[in-house]
Amino acid sequence: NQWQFWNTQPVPKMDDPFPETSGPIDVIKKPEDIQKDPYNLPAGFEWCNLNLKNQDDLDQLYTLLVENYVEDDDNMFRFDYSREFLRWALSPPGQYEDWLAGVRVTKTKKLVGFISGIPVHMILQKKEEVIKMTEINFLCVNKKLRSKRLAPVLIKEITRRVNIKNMWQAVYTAGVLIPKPISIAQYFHRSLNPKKLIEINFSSLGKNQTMARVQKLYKLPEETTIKGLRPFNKKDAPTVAPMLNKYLEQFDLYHKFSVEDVKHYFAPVDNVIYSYVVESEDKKITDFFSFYCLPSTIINHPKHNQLRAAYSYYHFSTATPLKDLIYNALILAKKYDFDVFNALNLMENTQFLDELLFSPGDGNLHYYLYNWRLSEQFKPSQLGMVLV
Ligand SMILES: COc1cccc(CC(=N)NC(=O)c2cccnc2OC2CCNCC2)c1
Repeated sequence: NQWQFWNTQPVPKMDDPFPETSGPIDVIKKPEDIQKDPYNLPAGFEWCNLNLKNQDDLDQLYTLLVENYVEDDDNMFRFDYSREFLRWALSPPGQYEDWLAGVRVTKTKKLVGFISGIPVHMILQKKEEVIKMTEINFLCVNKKLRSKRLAPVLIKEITRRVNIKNMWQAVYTAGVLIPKPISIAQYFHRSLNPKKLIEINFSSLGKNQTMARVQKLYKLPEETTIKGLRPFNKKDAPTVAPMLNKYLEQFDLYHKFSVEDVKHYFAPVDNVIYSYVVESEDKKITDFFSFYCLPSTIINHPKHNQLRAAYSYYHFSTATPLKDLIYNALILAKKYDFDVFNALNLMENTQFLDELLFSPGDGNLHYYLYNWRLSEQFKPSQLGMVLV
């Protein structure tokens, strides 16, 4: 089974005890100890670095993912990350051009495998020092090439490329359970278009519920209700960055945002990222929220082929209650024609899930650290990091 591979990696075993203090698992190494050449691929395959400024590379990555990336447990939906979204998510400040690692068929140059890393400055357990590490995402192998053991090679190769940059830890999430989650978050959905969600079997009608009743239950106002609410723009970054970092300090795992990070991650992009601030009378920013756009292909449905889903991203609140901020996020998501608004039970999100009519999803999102043994298991409420 695939834990054979994970037993060779610097990650805790499932039943390992917790140490007094957190720290690296592997022996401390230096970049010069790391092999210079890429790991071997099976015959007929070759490595490539994707450049998402190149339309052809972007098209190939989009196609690989839309056909082969993560599906829900019942194989009814598959993530459909847009090209614009991928460019946004994978070109943050400080990105390395060899951290977008692709595998091509040598003969046809067809992209059949991919894994990405982006640089993050992590704060763990309220410690002073920032740990520079990589956030790993989009591990994908073409469905026809599964069990060729390509995923372990992709993981070892991205690790090598990260180690060469003198970084030794990684953060990643997965729906699947592998050794060893630092925390297990639950996901929740808030219906925005209940009729469509029922038609596509994303949701179901309760026994004594009618469609009319359900549509009334989830109805939202046409306009937002918070005075001073307006879209975020890049000029707000120098103010928002310190306020967001201040908010995140309460959590035991989070990425410390630079002003440049805030400009990149939160500058609104249609159908990618939506960000809003609340500005008081005297032009002070008091609150912030954001959500990202991640549609899913509806696999083999006669009437609908795409589920438009919004996902809660980062927020902070110093004057407006969090539930009012997210209530307005719901109003805006509905206004932008999203069908559902998703959130995890991390950060302080449990404060709004019930009141805003979120229902639990049927799965979990596991959070992982690579080459870092924590002194404790985190509750989801200790997590301050949202991955796309
Ligand atoms: C509705 O379409 C889906 C298509 C594929 C998988 C899933 C279930 C699932 N695995 N959902 C999540 O992982 C999830 C649920 C709520 C919030 N964020 C999430 O994942 C994010 C963060 C991790 N990378 C994927 C997107 C649903």
